[in-house]
Amino acid sequence: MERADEVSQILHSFTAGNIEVDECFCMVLSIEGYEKTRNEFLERINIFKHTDPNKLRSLRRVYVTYFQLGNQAPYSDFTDPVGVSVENGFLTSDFGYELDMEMALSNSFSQQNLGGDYHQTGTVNEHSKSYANVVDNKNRSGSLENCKAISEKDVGTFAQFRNTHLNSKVQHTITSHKMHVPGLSIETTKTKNKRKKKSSRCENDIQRPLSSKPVIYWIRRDLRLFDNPALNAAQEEGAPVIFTFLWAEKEEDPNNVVAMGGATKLWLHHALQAFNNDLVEKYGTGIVYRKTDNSVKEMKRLFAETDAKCLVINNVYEPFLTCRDDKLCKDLQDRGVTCKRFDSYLLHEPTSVTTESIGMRGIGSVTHFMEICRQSATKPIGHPLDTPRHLPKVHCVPDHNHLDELELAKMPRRKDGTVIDWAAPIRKQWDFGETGAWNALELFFQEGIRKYEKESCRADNLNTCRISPYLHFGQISPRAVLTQARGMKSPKFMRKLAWRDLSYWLLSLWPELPSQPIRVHYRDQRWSDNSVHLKAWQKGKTGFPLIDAAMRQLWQTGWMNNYMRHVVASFLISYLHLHWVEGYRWFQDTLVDADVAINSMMWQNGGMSGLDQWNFVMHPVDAALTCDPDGAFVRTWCPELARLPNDFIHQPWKCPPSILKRSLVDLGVTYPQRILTKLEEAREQSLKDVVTIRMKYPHFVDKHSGNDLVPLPSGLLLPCITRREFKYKTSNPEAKDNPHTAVLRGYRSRKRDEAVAFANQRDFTASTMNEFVMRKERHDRASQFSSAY
Ligand SMILES: Cc1cc2nc3c(=O)[nH]c(=O)nc-3n(C[C@H](O)[C@H](O)[C@H](O)COP(=O)(O)OP(=O)(O)OC[C@H]3O[C@@H](n4cnc5c(N)ncnc54)[C@H](O)[C@@H]3O)c2cc1C
Repeated sequence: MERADEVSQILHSFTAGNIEVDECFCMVLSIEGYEKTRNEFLERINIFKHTDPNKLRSLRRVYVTYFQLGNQAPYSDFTDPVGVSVENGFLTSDFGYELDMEMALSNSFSQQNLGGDYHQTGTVNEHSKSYANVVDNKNRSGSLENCKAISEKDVGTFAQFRNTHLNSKVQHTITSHKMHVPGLSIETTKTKNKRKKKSSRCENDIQRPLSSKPVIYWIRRDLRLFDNPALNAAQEEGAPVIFTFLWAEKEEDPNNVVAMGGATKLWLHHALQAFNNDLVEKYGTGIVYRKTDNSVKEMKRLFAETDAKCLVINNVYEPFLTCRDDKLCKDLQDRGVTCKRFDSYLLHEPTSVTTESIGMRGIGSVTHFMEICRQSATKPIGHPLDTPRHLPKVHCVPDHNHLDELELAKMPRRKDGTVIDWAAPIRKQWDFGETGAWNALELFFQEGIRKYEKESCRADNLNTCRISPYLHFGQISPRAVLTQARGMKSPKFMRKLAWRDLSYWLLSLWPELPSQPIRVHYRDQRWSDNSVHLKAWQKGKTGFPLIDAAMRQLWQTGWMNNYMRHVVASFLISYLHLHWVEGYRWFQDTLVDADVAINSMMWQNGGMSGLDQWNFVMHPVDAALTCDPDGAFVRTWCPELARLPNDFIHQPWKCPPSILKRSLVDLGVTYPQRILTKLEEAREQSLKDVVTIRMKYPHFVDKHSGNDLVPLPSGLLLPCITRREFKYKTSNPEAKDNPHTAVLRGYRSRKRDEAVAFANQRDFTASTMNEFVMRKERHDRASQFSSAY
């Protein structure tokens, strides 16, 4: 069928009432693409001008919202910048999560940036400087013109990184770089970076100290040379630099939220080691490690010992760490020390994003966050900074601990004294240094990104970039990633960086995010305390192969992909009814990228008490159709099931005894029996539990829209996106006539899968079509139901 015909047919379906307005728009967008839809859609829908002005208006609304035209819309009489679905003035999303993702495209960094800089976060306090300031200052003094010139070539970031970071190495050769993922092995093409001709000494380089009083660079989560504003600021001081790392374990975790679990500590140990090596190689000095109970005191002591005149740091954003840093800087300033703080961990520093602009439209997910960012007029993020070529050495290195004395990677011992080296498989998997981050990103841009938009969910293939631990420890800056990603045409990937910012924004508003529900009334939600279930989930022994494979991968490698994190989280919360905090704590301990802000945001969302309630089903068997259709992932991590045929690999309990025997599987002996059999019942129960809470606290439910009301720290109650299932019949959502419960029941069919596969081939907007297919099914089934009765 011709495209034009397809579009006419879709519009026809819309007029006939078969599809809803947002579906209609998304399908047209999917067929016509961004530009064509933008240019021609309004003209096309003019056919409704006389026949159905209401339909015309609703289509215009979606169009305006999608392209964010506001009052500049071609039809200036339309001044109502409403969301896709408007319920009593609150932006809600029929498509929920996926639509949010899709809608976010219209606000995406790439789109915003077509004509200029990315928005930059504001400053934390008077001592803070933005990236932009740093670049400006450097340009003013003329010291980094050269670097800036390079930086402005957006796509040159890889080269820029290599040239500056690796310039002391004879040759950087990635010969068949391998990602060691058991069951997966991806080889890149050979890339060579020949050493740049050794340049004559750059006039901007500062080799000799201008001042003898040292500057202290306090290293925290910024273990990188490239695009490191604090490091560049240290260079500007023209003084010897003392690289310092303080380890105050209790301080990292005052609220007992497992801020640093075993896996992240292990990562930190190796990342510090790698960073230390880089510093020694580049500047001839390594890190001064100190173990302490109180970093404010320790830092003041170090200043007294060394007579240093200046502190440079890149900010971290956990509220309790920010308070600590504020205190330290104030104390030091009172003693005449200069403190320079930089924002480089996020693209939007939390305090630069105001809550004022939320208004009464409500809050929800990343779409709203990006909108709020735009309205907060944050500053451009500027361009990545090159690595300083030279930094003056200190004559006398202060006392310090050895890295091992920090005991970050200390392994437990058995009674007989032998070491339990649980970290061995993790060490095998990862290159913990800054170069590892760039290699992972490069590999992703060569191989994975092509599949990212449509197949990032695959557990049996590595289609995501696996840079989360590097981003967490600041071994690569989000700005550098974004700069590099610009040319890659993957808005979905770039949006992910906005999710990161969102999580820190939430944490700054709700410091108790890791333990207390944002929707406060959900505090009374009923949870199970079945410790046997919890153990089975943690150890990958639930009897559900997909869940077990993912949990074992997590244990052995410290990582699992985003889709699988959703699957195992749904299982813990919605089927086992275990508290989301249990999941959060386990992830904090076992993930190498464990991040208090991101992890708690995601678990809260899964637990229904977060801002962005999950509105999809992650069925422990059905999900495999999407992420592990042939069972390769399960076979890798549950080798005891490897011989099962594809039909039974995800549900061995359905396997006939003879085949089980032939496959050497003895359920309950070689592989556990399922810990739960009545999945539907369990799922419905978890739904009821939410409804019970909403009924118990009606004053936290908006009467008009049915949305939950969330108290902001300011005391204001704001509506918050709430699943349609909960809103449909607040008192009885599991009612048979609730058209939305089909989603909750995880209904799947071959026809549907074919439809989704077809949709997936179209383009990235397929995710919304996926939702359309689901909705159509629900609609069909509702019609069948009503005709049957
Ligand atoms: C229950 C649950 C817990 C999670 N806990 C963490 C965590 O502790 N630390 C963590 O970094 N990510 C967490 N995530 C988000 C996501 O799963 C990981 O960031 C991602 O799997 C990392 O792999 P990647 O680098 O290949 O990601 P890609 O898909 O390639 O994304 C690139 C980067 O974007 C960021 N990102 C991606 N998804 C998200 C997200 N949903 N929220 C915020 N940032 C995101 C990450 O920094 C990631 O490295 C969690 C997700 C879920 C469902």
